[in-house]
Amino acid sequence: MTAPAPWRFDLVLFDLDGTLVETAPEIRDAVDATLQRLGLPPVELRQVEHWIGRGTRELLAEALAFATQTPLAEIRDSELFRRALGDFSVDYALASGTRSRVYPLVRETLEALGRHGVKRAVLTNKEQRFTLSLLRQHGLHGLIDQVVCGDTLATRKPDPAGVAHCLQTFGIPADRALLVGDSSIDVATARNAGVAVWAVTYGYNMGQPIAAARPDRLLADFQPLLDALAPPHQALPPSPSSSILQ
Ligand SMILES: O=C(O)COP(=O)(O)O
Ligand SMILES: [Mg+2]
Repeated sequence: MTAPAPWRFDLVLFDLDGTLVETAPEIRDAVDATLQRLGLPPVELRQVEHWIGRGTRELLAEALAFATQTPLAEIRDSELFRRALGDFSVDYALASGTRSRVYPLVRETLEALGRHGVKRAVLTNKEQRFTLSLLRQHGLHGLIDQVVCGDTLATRKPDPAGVAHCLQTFGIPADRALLVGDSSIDVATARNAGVAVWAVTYGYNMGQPIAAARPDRLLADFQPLLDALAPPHQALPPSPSSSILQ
């Protein structure tokens, strides 16, 4: 077995939906509640999974376009969309934290990064009010050093401004930062910002295999992150022959 490459990152930026937290079930509940108020038919979980990644405003526009069979551009300008946005902010606030779950090893990895002095950021296209409540609902907010949301800056992913913002906050050069995400938007963001990118294969990528986006590394889960941070041979307790008692 080849030894893991030495850890070389001082900052890890994590995407949120589909990377840290499985959110599609409760987003679907919120979308369906809003559609129902408007007398429109519900959508399927798989459709919602394909719409995640560009922020919930865009997701809602997609859902309305689908439910009314109207072109997306027309929906964005419509009174129906304005009404739906108001309803959705209530429905998503109610659904937040009810049926989402933190993926395996996420909490352990955030804790381990913190112990090693590595800065942890969340870089998501989800709007701030929904992001902060989701992080709090799952007790993750204390494990994150900076949160940059879809409406924090003038632009969102794949624009590199969010990455640049975090690099600047911590005074860390781009070659010491890693972005971990689940979508081609995350890969494009990292490429635009000149940082390394690892991608999880379990998340949402608009229905496409993430390998096609060619991240630097594919992760089935966070174990390789933990291993790279503290290679297994370093994590073993001292053997009797190296014990300080001898
Ligand atoms: O689409 C969203 O709301 C957020 O998606 P992201 O956390 O994967 O950027
Ligand atoms: Mg994502």
